[in-house]
Amino acid sequence: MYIQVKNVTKIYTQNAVNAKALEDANLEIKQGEFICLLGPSGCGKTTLLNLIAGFEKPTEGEILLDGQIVNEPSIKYVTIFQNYGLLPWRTVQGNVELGLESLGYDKAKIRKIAEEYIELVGLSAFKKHHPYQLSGGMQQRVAIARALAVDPDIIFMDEPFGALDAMTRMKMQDEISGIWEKKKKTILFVTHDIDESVFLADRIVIMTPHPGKIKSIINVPLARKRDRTHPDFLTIRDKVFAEFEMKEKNKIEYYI
Ligand SMILES: Nc1ncnc2c1ncn2[C@@H]1O[C@H](COP(=O)(O)OP(=O)(O)OP(=O)(O)O)[C@@H](O)[C@H]1O
Repeated sequence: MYIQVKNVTKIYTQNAVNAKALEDANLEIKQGEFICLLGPSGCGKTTLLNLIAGFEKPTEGEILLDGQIVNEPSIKYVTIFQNYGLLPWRTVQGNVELGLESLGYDKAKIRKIAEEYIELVGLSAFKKHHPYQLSGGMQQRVAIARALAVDPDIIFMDEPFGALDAMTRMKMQDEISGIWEKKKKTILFVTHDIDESVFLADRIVIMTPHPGKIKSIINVPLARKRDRTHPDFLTIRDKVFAEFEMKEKNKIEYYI
């Protein structure tokens, strides 16, 4: 699915006060690309995600998916949030089956597809467990399995690993990168973590606030599986730091 964002501005109006969340954004995303939207709080990352997903409408400009203007959300685009969105009373299997149930498949088919994706994320031994019996990383893997199971055209991920500790987070980055290689889904991934974006993205969309804007787009032409300590990785990382004007001598920052 080919995504086009054309001259998109979004202004929220609350109590007669206008807030410009996004100004004149332009972006084209090809089928199967892994795109990271990177920037500090308030730069319009979630707004851009919600506009493309059809949850919000642009104030100016337009968003096209395969040439069609986006008017509303579709079952073919799924979103994975930071807080997983799992139903606590359902097992892992039941949670992964959730999205499939709305597709009208028979029970046996739903079970088979769910099992396939539970295996893909390495949770077959836990399929009868409930979310409270799982770690944060495992819960996020259930959310990923559920999202992939409906065979979506686009996966939106809004800071999905934000609540995880650093080591689990890196493990999840490895996993989502591996899954992306196998499935080649279009992924739009919101993050404020520079290393995460260099590790995951084909292209990093650099965004800046006041008002939210796309400042630049950086290509990451590194083969997967990426080595976070390789000089080529660090060169791109430096380039991203420079975009945020954070590359100064004696100044080390890992987050923006
Ligand atoms: N529904 C809304 N009504 C009014 N203002 C909003 C609304 N949603 C977002 N905004 C404002 O628009 C700007 C961009 O918000 P957005 O959530 O897109 O940024 P973000 O980059 O995703 O930030 P964060 O990393 O903190 O989630 C912010 O100033 C925010 O306060």
